[in-house]
Amino acid sequence: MARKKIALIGAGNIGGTLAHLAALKGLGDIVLFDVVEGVPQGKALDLSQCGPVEGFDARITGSNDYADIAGADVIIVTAGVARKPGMSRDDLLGINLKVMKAVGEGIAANAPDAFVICITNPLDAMVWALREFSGLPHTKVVGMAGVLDSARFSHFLAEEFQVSVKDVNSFVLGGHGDTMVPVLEYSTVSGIPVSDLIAMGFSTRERIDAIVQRTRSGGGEIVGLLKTGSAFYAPATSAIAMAESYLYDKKRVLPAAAHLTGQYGVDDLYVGVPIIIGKDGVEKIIEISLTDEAKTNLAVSVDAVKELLVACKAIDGSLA
Ligand SMILES: NC(=O)C1=CN([C@@H]2O[C@H](COP(=O)(O)OP(=O)(O)OC[C@H]3O[C@@H](n4cnc5c(N)ncnc54)[C@H](O)[C@@H]3O)[C@@H](O)[C@H]2O)C=CC1
Ligand SMILES: O=C([O-])CC(=O)C(=O)O
Repeated sequence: MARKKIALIGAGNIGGTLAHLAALKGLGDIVLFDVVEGVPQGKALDLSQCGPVEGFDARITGSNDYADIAGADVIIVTAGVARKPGMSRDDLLGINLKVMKAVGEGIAANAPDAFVICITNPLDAMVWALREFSGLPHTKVVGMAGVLDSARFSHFLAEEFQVSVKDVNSFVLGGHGDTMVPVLEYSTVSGIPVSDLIAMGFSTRERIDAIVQRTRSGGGEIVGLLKTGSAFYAPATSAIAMAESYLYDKKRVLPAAAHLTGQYGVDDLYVGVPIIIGKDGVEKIIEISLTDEAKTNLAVSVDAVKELLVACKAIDGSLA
């Protein structure tokens, strides 16, 4: 069987980490694309030289030419700019929207059959715009945020309960901003609801509320520490989990930004919800029942995403 082809648009911090993980996991041959000359080529050469040590045969190349992504099975987009301390993700909208236009056109012309995972921020608006610019089916374009936000939530919960992170399952829905919605009702430790763990004395409601808040500002916490950019190891790991579910038709149930057409009362917007990812891309959007509080919080988050789309349409008339 021919090897799969993974194209990574953006060869920065996340792009390089994605390439490393994809090679280590043997997902396929890898093309790193970037507008900066030398960077994708240099990273590809460096990563290729891991091969003899790790024993992987993946062909890793760097390119500044979209023609080289032709035939890609999976494309992961991190092209653009990351925030620095003092900025919000939304401050990146103007500059990254232009990048999404170039990337969308490059994908449409060279790899229209790919499954595309967008990571670039502000995520929910950028994945929507990327889909518009590329014209690919909505089921083949998704945004990565929920897997990362849920991983952060699970990490904090595992630390709090002092249990293995493997047994913690949590869901974060909504837009990938400060209004994201960690859903306590669907967060469990080996099936035991968080509310039961609180009742058993593992934690208190106040401490869990603080964890919810820390999860919401989890990206900003890392930006504040790094000072020169934002998180990249966990974001790359999260996108690779989504790519694997598509490539191996795993049908994993993952929270991700998907195009909603009435689900959760939302129409023509990308927002983080649980979806099933398999060989056809987004195979199902799962509509879980929410408490009134979660519904209200989700509505606030959806409104924040809507505002970003208004801004996108004002900047680029072709999106209106
Ligand atoms: N969705 C999520 O959960 C997360 C999103 N992000 C976002 O991911 C994006 C990438 O983050 P990093 O890799 O850390 O940034 P980075 O700055 O290390 O890498 C971005 C790369 O994009 C390249 N680039 C810029 N314009 C381009 C274009 N037109 N075509 C191709 N490449 C282009 C740059 O040359 C650079 O190499 C940022 O927007 C960041 O905010 C970061 C973490 C999590
Ligand atoms: O916070 C940022 O700017 C990057 C990001 O989206 C995250 O790490 O969640």
